Amino acid sequence: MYADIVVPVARGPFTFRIGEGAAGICPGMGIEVRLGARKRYMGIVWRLYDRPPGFATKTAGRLMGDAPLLTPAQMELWKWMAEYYMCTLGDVMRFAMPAALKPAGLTEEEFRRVEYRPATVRYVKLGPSVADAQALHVALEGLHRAKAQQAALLAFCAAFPDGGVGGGELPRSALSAPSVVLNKLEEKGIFSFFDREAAVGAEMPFDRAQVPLAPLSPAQTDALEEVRREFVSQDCVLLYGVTGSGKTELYMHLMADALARGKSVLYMMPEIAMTSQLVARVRSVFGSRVTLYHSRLGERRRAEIYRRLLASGGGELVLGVRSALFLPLPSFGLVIVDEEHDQSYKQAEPAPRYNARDCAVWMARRSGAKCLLASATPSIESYVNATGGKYGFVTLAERYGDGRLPRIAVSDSLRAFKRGERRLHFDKALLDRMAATLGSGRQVMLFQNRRGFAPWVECTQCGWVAHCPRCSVTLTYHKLGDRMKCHLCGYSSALPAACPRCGTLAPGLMGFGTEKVEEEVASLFPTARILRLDRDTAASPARYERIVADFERGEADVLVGTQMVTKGFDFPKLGLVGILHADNLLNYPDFRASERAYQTMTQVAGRAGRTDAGGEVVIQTMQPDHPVVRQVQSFDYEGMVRSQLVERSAFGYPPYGKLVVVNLRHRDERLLGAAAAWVAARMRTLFGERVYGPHPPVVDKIGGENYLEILLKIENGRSPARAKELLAEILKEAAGHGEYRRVFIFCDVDPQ
Ligand SMILES: Nc1ncnc2c1ncn2[C@@H]1O[C@H](COP(=O)(O)OP(=O)(O)OP(=O)(O)O)[C@@H](O)[C@H]1O
Ligand SMILES: [Zn+2]
Repeated sequence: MYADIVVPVARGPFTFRIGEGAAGICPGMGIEVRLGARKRYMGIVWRLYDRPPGFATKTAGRLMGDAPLLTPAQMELWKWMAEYYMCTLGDVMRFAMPAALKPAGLTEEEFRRVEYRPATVRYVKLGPSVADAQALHVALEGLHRAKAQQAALLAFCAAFPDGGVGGGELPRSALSAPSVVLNKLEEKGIFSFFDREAAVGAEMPFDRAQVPLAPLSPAQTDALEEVRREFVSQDCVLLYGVTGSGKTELYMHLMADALARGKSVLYMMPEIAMTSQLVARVRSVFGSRVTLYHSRLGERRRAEIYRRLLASGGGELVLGVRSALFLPLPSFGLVIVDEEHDQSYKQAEPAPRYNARDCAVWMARRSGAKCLLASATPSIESYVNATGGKYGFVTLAERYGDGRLPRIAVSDSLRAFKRGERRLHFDKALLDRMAATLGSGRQVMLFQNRRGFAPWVECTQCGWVAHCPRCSVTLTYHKLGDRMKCHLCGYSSALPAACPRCGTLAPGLMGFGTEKVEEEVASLFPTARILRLDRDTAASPARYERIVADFERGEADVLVGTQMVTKGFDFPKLGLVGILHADNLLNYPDFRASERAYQTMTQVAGRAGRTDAGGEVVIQTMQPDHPVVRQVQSFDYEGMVRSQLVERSAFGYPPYGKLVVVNLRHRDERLLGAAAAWVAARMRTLFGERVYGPHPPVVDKIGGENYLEILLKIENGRSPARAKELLAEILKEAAGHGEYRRVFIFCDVDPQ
């Protein structure tokens, strides 16, 4: 027999002969194989057949375990992902399976050391010499001189109405007798011991949690009913609910529905860190059914969860980030994708470069489950799918309870500057609102999407700017540590005392990051207690959670932060949100820049005034008349979508077409350029005008490697699958080309 076996490397599947010892082999099982002379992997049996292939094959090693490690649904997902995202099954396997479940190593010992063995618990039952009540009686009598043994046997028997002769089993630890005593009983055939795989996952006793579901407001009830109605005819529904409308409570009802039917539920969120508030809420209702899954869990824990779910019969509730998509979920009934617009659902690097939201939609459709996408700022793609009838569409337009959408004011920073109404990086309009808010004992949140002190260092005399020697970005000056740092590769250097080019002036610290904002707030409001939330202050998840919890408890008055503050927070005392420099968001050279700017500003603004009517937002910008600023100010999501659709249709961008970006990377700029030109020319022979580039991406050098990209637009109505097949042929040619094969080339399908 032969098998195609998927191995967690970028090539394959590989064909192996299956030896004698592999009785019971079937697709989805783990099997030990060797690639090259020495390296051992656990591979996944993908396909079995009898006809020998027309080439020499090696023989696979032992089967690992006696049941498949993948459900048929998982195998289908892997296959679809590899095709759709133009990568290998091995690429998918690398990410889809917890490392502890797929050991690899050079030697047998190394391999076995990492191999996952589930934790076990020792159990005891009656042994061969105690087959019935009569024998038990005899055994007890026989122990009248060995009191400790007799006591242990009696303790065992007491646990069962029939004394245990009917096959009763107890954990060994329940007997609290010393090993010598138990060993003697085993020697006499009175006890026998065995191991059982430890039950994992239950982190909270099931019956301890159970707070009832919250009663819904009339608007929430209507929306919930509408979602349920839409699910009758649609696999996928988009819930467009403004910030603070209480979408989470809706999810809880839907999850309870599915669980009550014995189905399993996957609740996906962009980042687990932002969700401590939410996790606590879900746990309070569903208790020990909730399994958290994210990359910060240890490898062993991930493997345990995987195995437990694989064996489960349904009724599971998994809360996780994008990688939770790869868990086995027998009896899958519902997937919820919270903040569906969020970019972190897309894995940018490395392969598989998948979008977990899109995979969730596919999976639900495939397995007859339901998928709810939800956001206060849906992605344009999802919105178009929903309003076009491809998905169901439900709106929740009002905030829950006393919350009102905040008042948003726009401040023209240039004008403020000209009138002398600007201090440091703060316009008078924002300063006034800050003073009033702090004066009334409420909290302020300030958003600036740059960390560090000064995002660039420039000679004020000759214009020289400090760049990373390895990447095409400026170095950011960090006051803490007094160094200039590259945010891409980690390179750092001291601040030069004089300009390296003209040697005259001391270089100027330009722009402003969160570190500087914090310092300025301290000088403007000397008594305010300030916290900062960015990658520098929240380097570990524990520190992140501390900052959020401290702010939530009111232990600080001002929270300064980057993107990190835009997500999902619910701070009851937050009265004012300030966006310090909206222009950073507006001027990004990408066709999604306006959509993203709208989403980011609306989300961060949405943190204000969630529990009472007093929320306020001030947006500082040099482009107060920019359409996106206007749209954010008037909560005009539809207006934003309409104007973006006009632009996108003119250029054939999604949703009017699909994009595939061919990325090329090499240290040698000349070789890279030649390879890219060659690939682009080959693409043009097939796709003509639909090919754009090669051109350098926004950041075209990282860690000493140069990047070029070629864009392929596939207009609606053309088969993306066919286009990808043709493209894959070209890339195969490139991989076989004498010179260009040295260039690393990959495709990014549906780039974000
Ligand atoms: N039915 C309800 N009963 C009690 N409290 C509710 C209910 N619905 C919502 N809330 C409360 O209202 C607040 C906002 O709800 P939630 O955080 O779910 O909003 P959201 O729609 O997820 O907003 P965002 O998109 O901004 O994250 C929370 O404090 C939540 O506890
Ligand atoms: Zn760098």
